[in-house]
Amino acid sequence: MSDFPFAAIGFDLDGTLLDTFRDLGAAVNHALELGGFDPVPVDSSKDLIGGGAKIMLARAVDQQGGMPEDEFRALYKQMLAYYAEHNADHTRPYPGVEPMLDELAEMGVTMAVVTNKFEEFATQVLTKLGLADRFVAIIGGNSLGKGDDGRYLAKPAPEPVLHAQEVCGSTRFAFVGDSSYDVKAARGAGVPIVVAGYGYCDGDPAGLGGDVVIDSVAGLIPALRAL
Ligand SMILES: O=C(O)COP(=O)(O)O
Ligand SMILES: [Mg+2]
Repeated sequence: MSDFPFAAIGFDLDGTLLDTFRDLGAAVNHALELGGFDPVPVDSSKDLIGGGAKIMLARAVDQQGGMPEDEFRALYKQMLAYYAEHNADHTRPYPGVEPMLDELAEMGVTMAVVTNKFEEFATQVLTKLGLADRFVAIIGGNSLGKGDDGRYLAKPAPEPVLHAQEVCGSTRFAFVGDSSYDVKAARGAGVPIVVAGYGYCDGDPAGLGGDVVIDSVAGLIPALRAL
């Protein structure tokens, strides 16, 4: 019997387990180019990640004056089509992710992914990287459908985190994520939240309101033990 304090862990994907910005940035730039906009410098695309692909493109388009809704929708479709073909060209797990997942698995910890990426993309990327089998569930931004307001039940809403906890079957559950969306979702679900300060944090990692900030993947298990 392991003395580890958690029986289940939920993970955000982009900026927490996987370094995805190059492929996401390329998809945004593909769409921007088709729409006649300037590309975003690839490094700055990190600042657009967190709310899912649609918000990412909307932020980039708005920075250049915006565009009518129907044209935006067409461009967004083009971005998704591009990303479907190129979602793991440059995407890789952060250093230390695989040993960390191994160690948790050896302790009998159940793991799930809760991302604002569409479920099919998250599953594809994790499958291509040989990591999909590690998780009992891969919950995407569209997995729970839309709420009464017509929006997807995605982070910062707590439902996907609560759903992950339910699938994992344990109340000894903690969440790990890199953005304010993750912190809000975890807080709403009433679960502890570790902030991956090495990811695409939308603000000072220490100011996001998590329980603890880690600056590398290697810091996660010790941080969880100390919670
Ligand atoms: O694709 C995004 O913008 C966010 O994805 P994440 O929830 O895995 O960070
Ligand atoms: Mg993230």
